[in-house]
Amino acid sequence: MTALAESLPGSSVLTAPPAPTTSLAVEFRDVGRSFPAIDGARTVLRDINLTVQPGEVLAILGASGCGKSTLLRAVGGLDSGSTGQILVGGSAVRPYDPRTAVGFQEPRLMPWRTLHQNVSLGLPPGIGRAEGRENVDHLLDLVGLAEHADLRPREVSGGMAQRTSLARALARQPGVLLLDEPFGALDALTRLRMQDLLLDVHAKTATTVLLVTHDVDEALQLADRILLLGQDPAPGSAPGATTRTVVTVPGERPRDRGSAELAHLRTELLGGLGVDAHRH
Ligand SMILES: Nc1ncnc2c1ncn2[C@@H]1O[C@H](COP(=O)(O)OP(=O)(O)OP(=O)(O)O)[C@@H](O)[C@H]1O
Repeated sequence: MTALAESLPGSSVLTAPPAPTTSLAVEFRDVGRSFPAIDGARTVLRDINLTVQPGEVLAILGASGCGKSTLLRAVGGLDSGSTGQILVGGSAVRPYDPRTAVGFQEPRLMPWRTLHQNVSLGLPPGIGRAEGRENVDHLLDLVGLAEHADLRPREVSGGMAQRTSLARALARQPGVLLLDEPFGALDALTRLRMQDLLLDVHAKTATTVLLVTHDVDEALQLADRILLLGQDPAPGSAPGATTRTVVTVPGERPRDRGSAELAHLRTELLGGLGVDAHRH
C-alpha cells in the first residue's frame, strides 16, 4: 500500500537563512535555432533579442512546438546548436552550465532514494557534508517537506514530488533557474499552490527565473515580463518563431487573479496565441 501523504508549505519557520544565490542576467543576442530537415534546414527560432535582469521572472509563452523548450535548453547549455549569442552573467553559456539549474514537467526523482537524498543530488560538487545537509534541510523546509524528508517518491503525491524536484534544482544555488512547464502535469488546485510556492521561493532566493508555460494565467501570476514567441503573421516574413511581444505585467506579486487589468492583458495574450478569448 502506498502511504500518500500531502502537506502544505507556508507556515514553517525557517531555521537558517537561505543559501546566498547570486542571481544572474541572461542576454539573448540574435538567437536562432534551425534543425536539419529533408529539404535542408527548418528554422524553429530566429532573431531573439532580450535581456533578462538579475532576479527577474520571465515567462516564455507560445503555441505548442514554437521552440520554447529549445530556447530554455540553450540557456542551460543543454543544446549547443543555436546561433547568435546567449550570455549568462555576462559570459557565454557553457555546456551543462553550472550557473543554471533546470526543473522539468515530470519530477525525475530517483525512486529508491528518499526525498532528502534526491534533493542532495542537486548540491554543487565539493560542498562540505555538514553544509550540504544543512542546505538540504533548509530547502525541504522552504518547500514544506521537512516532515517528509525520509519518504520515497512513490510514497508522496505528485505535488510533493514536484516540490522535491524544485528543491533539488535550488540546491545547486543557481544564478538562473530554468523551469520547463514545471506544474503542467499537476491538477488545477495543486498547480495554483505550486505557483504561490514558487513566488515564496523566489522572494527568498531572488534567483533569476525563466519559466516556460502554455498557461497565460500562470504567466500573468508569476512573471515580471512575458515573452510571447510566435511566427510573424505578416505575409512574406521569414519562417521560425520570434519575439511577437514582450509584455511587462503590472502590479506587485501575488497578483489578484481576478483583476480587470490582467483580464485585458490575458485577452491580448490569448489573441497573440491565436485563441479568441471571448469563445472560452
Ligand atoms: N533535436 C531536435 N531535432 C529536430 N527537431 C527538433 C529537435 N528539438 C526540437 N525540435 C523541433 O523544434 C520545434 C520546437 O520544439 P520545442 O520542444 O522547443 O517546442 P515547444 O514550444 O517547447 O513545444 P511544447 O509547448 O509542445 O512543449 C518542434 O517542431 C520540434 O520538433
